Amino acid sequence: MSAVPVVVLVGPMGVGKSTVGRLLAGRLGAAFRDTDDDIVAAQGRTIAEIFVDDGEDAFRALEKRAVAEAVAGHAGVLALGGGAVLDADTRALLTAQRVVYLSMDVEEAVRRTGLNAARPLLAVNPRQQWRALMEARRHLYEEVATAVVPTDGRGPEDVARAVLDALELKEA
Ligand SMILES: Nc1ncnc2c1ncn2[C@@H]1O[C@H](COP(=O)(O)OP(=O)(O)O)[C@@H](O)[C@H]1O
Ligand SMILES: O=C(O)C1=C[C@@H](OP(=O)(O)O)[C@@H](O)[C@H](O)C1
Ligand SMILES: [Mg+2]
Repeated sequence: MSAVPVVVLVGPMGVGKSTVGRLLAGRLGAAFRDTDDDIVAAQGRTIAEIFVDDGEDAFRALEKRAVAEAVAGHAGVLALGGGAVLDADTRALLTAQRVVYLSMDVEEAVRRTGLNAARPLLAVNPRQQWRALMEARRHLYEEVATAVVPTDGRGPEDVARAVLDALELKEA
């Protein structure tokens, strides 16, 4: 049986897609799914291990499949990895979905991801890397978004509430 997500969360690394997604699902009485978790479970390896062992392109191919499966089969809240929108087919899939772009500025990004080795793309010089990633991706997040929710200076509970408000969704 097919189902579509109640909401799909996109946005840069560390903006809170996974954290807020879990909270949102709790508030909606819906299931939560995260495509990074799906990839890790299927591969039996961490994201960082996949990047190191096989390279980014291999990770993106796994991610593309994981997103397509989740968008087609998950009825709850879905968090994507920050780079999922790089793929044009994925963006096309998202046009039919309710998508929220969680945004933040660079200082907030560095505070949240800092020296977190779990995100290989920000392991070295995180401020500069984050700026470069956003130059390449900001327009892609904006392209797929039904709504944009800024997260600067807001805790995860506040952000979850703002997402519900932006989509005019009611708590369970
Ligand atoms: N609104 C927020 N305010 C402060 N810290 C946050 C917020 N949302 C998430 N975090 C923290 O930032 C880090 C990254 O969150 P995560 O949910 O993994 O982001 P993403 O899935 O977008 O990469 C975690 O340490 C998390 O606890
Ligand atoms: O932005 C990216 O390219 C990535 C974001 C990560 O997910 P989060 O956005 O959940 O951190 C993860 O998929 C991988 O490290 C690559
Ligand atoms: Mg995440």
